[in-house]
Amino acid sequence: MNWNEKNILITGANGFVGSYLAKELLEKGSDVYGFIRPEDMVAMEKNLIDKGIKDKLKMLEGDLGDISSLASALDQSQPDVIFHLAAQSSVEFSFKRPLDTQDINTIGTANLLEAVRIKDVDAKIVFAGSSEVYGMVISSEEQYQRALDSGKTIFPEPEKIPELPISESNPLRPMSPYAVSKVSGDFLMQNYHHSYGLDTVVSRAFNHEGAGRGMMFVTSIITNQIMKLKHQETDRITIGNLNACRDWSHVTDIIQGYQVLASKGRGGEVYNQGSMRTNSVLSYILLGLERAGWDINRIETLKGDEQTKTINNPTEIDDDPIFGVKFDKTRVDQMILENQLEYTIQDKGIRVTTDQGPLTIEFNPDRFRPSEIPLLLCDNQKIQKIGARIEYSLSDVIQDQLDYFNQKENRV
Ligand SMILES: C[C@H]1O[C@H](OP(=O)(O)OP(=O)(O)OC[C@H]2O[C@@H](n3cnc4c(=O)[nH]c(N)nc43)[C@H](O)[C@@H]2O)[C@@H](O)[C@@H](O)C1=O
Repeated sequence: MNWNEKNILITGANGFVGSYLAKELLEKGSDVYGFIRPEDMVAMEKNLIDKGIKDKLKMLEGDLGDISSLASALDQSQPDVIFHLAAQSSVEFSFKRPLDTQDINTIGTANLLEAVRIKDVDAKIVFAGSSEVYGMVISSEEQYQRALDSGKTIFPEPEKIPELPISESNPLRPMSPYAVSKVSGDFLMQNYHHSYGLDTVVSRAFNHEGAGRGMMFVTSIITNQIMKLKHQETDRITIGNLNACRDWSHVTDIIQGYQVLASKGRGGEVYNQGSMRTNSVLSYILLGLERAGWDINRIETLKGDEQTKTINNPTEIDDDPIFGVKFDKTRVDQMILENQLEYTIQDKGIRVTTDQGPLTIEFNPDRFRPSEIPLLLCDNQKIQKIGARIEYSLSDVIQDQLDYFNQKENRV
């Protein structure tokens, strides 16, 4: 698509992803309108200031809960493309505020679609869905049995094990109020295509990170603390569940994918967006420490008894295929993925032996979730076929966040 002089409406243009996308489209010559909640105008303007687009973006005040403000935004922007990114995007927060999450994400998405339908706006609509919709993905017979033994329902039943990498036809087993809200948005988009002919496309993006990522997400929590350690502003890293494995991309790759979907995504279809890698939260910490200058020799659990888990050279990398996919993973990733290693709250934390002495990673029980997706690994072949690419390695993603928090004014 030639973006020059196109009218683009981005809901949540002042958010982490929205501001990256807005900047890029402004550079390509689009007229970019941002649909922004009045209360977020000041609270989130740092994203726009950091990217130098505060005065270039055309701000439209409104609320997804107020359909008349959406209708008015459509009148003013006359969009060729709508990127619907605005959302309550924290899984953790959604457990505390499930109704607000449904209001903003489910009802808000329904309001946008209704406004487009009633106003008969002829725009391509790209929706920020989420890999969270896949939820409980079965990675091994052992994990399946453990889930059953712990009383979890697994519906639909797996047709094959492992269900990895995750393609668009994987079963949806959402595990949080946030995930349910994204299933709703995803199906609303599909339904407005089938029922009313709207040109909707769903992106199911896996985790995407980078400089400016919100402080409630784990990669910012980690890299902020690493830089505080580096600058002697703290003496430990505090964290929740670090067994979780996520498919982490750089936000820049994902916003390229959004543009590919706007140009070439088929109406009514869903497309995964991810890197086809999966790495643990623990690896994110250890690789981050290494990039920040520590050489890591060994890790062991803080609880020092006969159950102490000791792993030498935990960041040693291999790229042997796992689940039929070849990607870089650390020794601890390998062990977690093969069910040979799991940290529990009882372990209390991890002592990291480095060339510069010991470091402490402490578990905070309050950061563990009521239910947790153990593993996400994207099959991105469908979107790659229409031209999307992953350019950034995991190390690039981590480095970008470390550079951001190396600046004192960004540390929290
Ligand atoms: C694709 C999906 O991606 C994101 O959802 P998320 O995966 O929940 O992201 P997160 O960074 O909050 O957690 C990642 C993992 O990290 C674990 N974890 C450990 N310790 C802490 C901790 O202290 N804080 C947090 N937040 N997580 C922690 C946590 O338990 C989880 O396993 C959103 O963009 C969402 O909008 C979206 O669509």
